[in-house]
Amino acid sequence: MEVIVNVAMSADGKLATPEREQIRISGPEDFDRVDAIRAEVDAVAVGVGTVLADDPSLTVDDPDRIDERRACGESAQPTRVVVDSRLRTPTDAQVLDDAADTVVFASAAAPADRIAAFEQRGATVIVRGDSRVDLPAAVDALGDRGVDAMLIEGGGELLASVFATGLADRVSTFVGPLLLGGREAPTLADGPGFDRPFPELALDGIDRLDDGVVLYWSVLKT
Ligand SMILES: NC(=O)C1=CN([C@@H]2O[C@H](COP(=O)(O)OP(=O)(O)OC[C@H]3O[C@@H](n4cnc5c(N)ncnc54)[C@H](O)[C@@H]3O)[C@@H](O)[C@H]2O)C=CC1
Ligand SMILES: Nc1nc(O)c(N)c(N[C@@H]2O[C@H](COP(=O)(O)O)[C@@H](O)[C@H]2O)n1
Repeated sequence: MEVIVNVAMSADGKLATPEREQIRISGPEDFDRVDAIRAEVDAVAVGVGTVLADDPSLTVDDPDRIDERRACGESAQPTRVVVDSRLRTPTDAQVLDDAADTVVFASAAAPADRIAAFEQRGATVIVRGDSRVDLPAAVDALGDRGVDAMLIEGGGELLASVFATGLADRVSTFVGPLLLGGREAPTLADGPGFDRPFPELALDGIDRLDDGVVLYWSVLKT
């Protein structure tokens, strides 16, 4: 399984405000770049914190890219994936609409009535892990469902676990022309901090886009 991470961050490395307010960091060129990555992968994932803060759609927007997926015999949209230990995703969230298939990973701590409510909305709920979602097991479960490549878009707590478990292969970071500030603001890797050795990256390329830059990284496997 290839795991790609993408985020937009301010020049001081923040993904949003300390209050989790979504701020436009990039612009149309970068949104189009991300739409192209979504169109290339089999699944697009976020943590429940991102669903609660942003209510993202996680779909491909460009009709030509959707047609191209269909022409290749793929589903029109990649599968949407939410990592949500206790199933806190609101049942009217966009990720549970009928625009694409959705898989929600929960832990054994998720209430049974929430599982039923999600399944009623058409989502597939898969339990992996005791109190928190076991990410390597979740990625294996996606592989069993035919997912060969996935994009993980955030937020900071989920991505910290993705890096800590060595799941990420490639990272792209758009760095935009503003400062968001705040020690409680989410970053590319929040959580408790990493055990040594720290995850290491190799810089593969740089592009100027909108009013910022995109940095392309590979994650070194030790
Ligand atoms: N600028 C950007 O590109 C993006 C920004 N964001 C921002 O990130 C913020 C949300 O980030 P966070 O609050 O950190 O939430 P998050 O989206 O990282 O979700 C974290 C939650 O996932 C669940 N989870 C279950 N198993 C887990 C595991 N093994 N490891 C980690 N989490 C696990 C937990 O309930 C945890 O609270 C929002 O403000 C959003 O706007 C999110 C995506 C992209
Ligand atoms: N805050 C912010 N600024 C940008 O410039 C971004 N590109 C993002 N990206 C994240 O992508 C999600 C949007 O998803 P949909 O287009 O609704 O599918 C959302 O979670 C943003 O946090 N964010």
